[in-house]
Amino acid sequence: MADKVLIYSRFELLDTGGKPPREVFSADELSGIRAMLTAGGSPLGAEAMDLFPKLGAIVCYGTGYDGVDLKAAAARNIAVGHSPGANAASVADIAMTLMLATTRRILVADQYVRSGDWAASKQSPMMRPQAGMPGRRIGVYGMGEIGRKIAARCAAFESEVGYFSRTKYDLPYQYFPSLEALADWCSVLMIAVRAGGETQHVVNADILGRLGADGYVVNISRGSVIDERALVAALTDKTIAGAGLDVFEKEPHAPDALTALPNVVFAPHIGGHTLDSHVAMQNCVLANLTAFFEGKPLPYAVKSV
Ligand SMILES: O=CC(=O)O
Repeated sequence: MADKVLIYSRFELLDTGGKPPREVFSADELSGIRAMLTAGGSPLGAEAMDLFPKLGAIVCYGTGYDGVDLKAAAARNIAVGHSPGANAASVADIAMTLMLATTRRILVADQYVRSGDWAASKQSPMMRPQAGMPGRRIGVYGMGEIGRKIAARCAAFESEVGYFSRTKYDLPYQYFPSLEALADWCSVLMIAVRAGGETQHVVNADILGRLGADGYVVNISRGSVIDERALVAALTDKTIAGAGLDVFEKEPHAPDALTALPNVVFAPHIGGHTLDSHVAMQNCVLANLTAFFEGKPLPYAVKSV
């Protein structure tokens, strides 16, 4: 991968290959490490940080940093960096892909063509006409860079767009003061909120129930935002019509009860997986690492640290 080549050429890179560092490196090697490159969703707590006595920077590949214990990092004066906005367009595109694929039942439709059983599609309850995009009420939960790009894309599809986020912005979309109010109003809920303790399981049975029997939920944020059990129940008993999911509570795994359902479209956390967003994320990583080793503040530091 180009990122590894670039990083190897500029820095001495020790790769854990996804294993716990203690299993791969000697105490001597661990004690020499000054910066760590990680995926923001991977758990990185105080205990893990303490394996690296000289650690001065944690650089997340991607926009998320929910796995990093920011308080523990701050307590040790470890800078935390990420790639803000670098993959926003590609994540927003996956949100749209999942929404369209889910609401138009495209995977089910695809099977009718492949099997040659075209006529049967006319009888299938799964293939009954669905609401189209013009005039559809799309609720965006979270108005960061990804939320804004989703909203703009939905507006271009002639949908009505509403949003809920902690802050009300000067935007041409209807603002709702709570997630409950947004869920009562919309028929498709697009989850684009930053994950963390505050948002754990906020999309629960109550919120799903508010979307109604023609409602859909699309999640491109983190699996932790939805209560996955409540989602399985809502999809099974048809409290909602369907879901599009790029993220799961326990990646890399999606529960069997979820994958057995025909009214869900899945992706294996590939929201940011386009060439352009990889290049943009790599540039942020390299800029952060370069600045750190030059003794400068990280240009893409996580703001709340
Ligand atoms: O999951 C992807 C990211 O955090 O950017």
